Amino acid sequence: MTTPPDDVTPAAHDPEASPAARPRPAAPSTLAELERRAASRHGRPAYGHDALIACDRLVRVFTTDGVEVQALQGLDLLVAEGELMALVGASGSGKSTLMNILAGLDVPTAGAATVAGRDLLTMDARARLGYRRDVVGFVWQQTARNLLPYLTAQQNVMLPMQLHGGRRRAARTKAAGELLSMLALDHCRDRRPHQLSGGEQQRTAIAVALANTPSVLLADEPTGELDSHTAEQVFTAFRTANEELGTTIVIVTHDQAVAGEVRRTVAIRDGRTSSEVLRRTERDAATGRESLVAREYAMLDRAGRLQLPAEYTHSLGMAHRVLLELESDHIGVWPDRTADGAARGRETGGEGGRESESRDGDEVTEGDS
Ligand SMILES: Nc1ncnc2c1ncn2[C@@H]1O[C@H](COP(=O)(O)OP(=O)(O)OP(=O)(O)O)[C@@H](O)[C@H]1O
Repeated sequence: MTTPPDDVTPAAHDPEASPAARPRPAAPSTLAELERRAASRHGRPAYGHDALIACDRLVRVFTTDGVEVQALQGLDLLVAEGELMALVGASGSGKSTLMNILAGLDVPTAGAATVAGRDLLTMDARARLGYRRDVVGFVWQQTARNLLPYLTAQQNVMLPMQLHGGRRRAARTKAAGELLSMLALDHCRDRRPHQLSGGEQQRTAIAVALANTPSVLLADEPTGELDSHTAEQVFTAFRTANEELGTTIVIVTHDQAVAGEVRRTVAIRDGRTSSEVLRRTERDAATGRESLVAREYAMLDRAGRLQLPAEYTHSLGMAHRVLLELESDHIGVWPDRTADGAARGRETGGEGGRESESRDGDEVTEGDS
């Protein structure tokens, strides 16, 4: 028996409504819109409805000289309002591609992405311009790319305010001064970028990015060109912006020190979010002492796919096929112990065969596989 598709509208089953009488909904333009409609019919909130940034099965394919590169391969990511988080991943994993999409500089090939309620796939050129000016701020790795060389720090911060319009000069001067003060840059106010250190330039760039009070501040390797002490000062500026202004901040970084300072670090692997480290303060019940505890989680995507860490699968010789078992409070994942599976495990240099033998008789029996 075939079950009806679960997104059939109630009107389609209403015997009283003639086809002509039924209201015809406008054709949905995006996958996100289709899903939102389907979810609203079921009374369920749409995926990521309460997140400030919601990426849903995001795909970005680049084609160069007829060769396709899948930079993002169905990436899911939710970021809540007010978060300060880091994105990490090997070179080529898709971090910058994601940041360019979130910054409104690039458009995904497929999937859905919304930031502060703006749909990044359907924005027209005018909306995209407004989005880049008012909704997101951006700090690049190359210090020279963030600031105009012939303007002072204060003038650099005032420029986006001027382009946005609406504030008189005196108000812009005051607001720029306050931002520079907040980031401990009072002494830099009348200096041009070449008169600032690398760290001061990046902190000024943060002030520029915050000029129009964006919902989201994106930074791609903002401390990449700095020594560790200066990088620490720049990170402090991000933290200040997050705590004082409540700005949501996403930082791409290779810097372990930066990644270790935020509460949430998301790792991207092969164009998908693969794991997350969450840090939180826990209090020891006996001593009352507080400590920061970091836990690593694997990401389960909406289709139920899980990326197992390569070091885990290699050490157990897991390849191609694994055995799953549902327990009352967890799911067991075991190496494939069938004859060809064990042979494959040995080919890949893992311990799969021996590991599964050692489990004989307790967790997995012959009849299970
Ligand atoms: N404009 C482009 N045209 C063709 N391929 C591209 C383009 N931009 C990125 N890519 C490819 O997409 C993949 C992801 O690149 P991306 O720059 O997003 O990675 P990344 O994680 O930021 O790397 P890195 O840490 O080195 O900056 C890479 O294989 C890259 O070569």
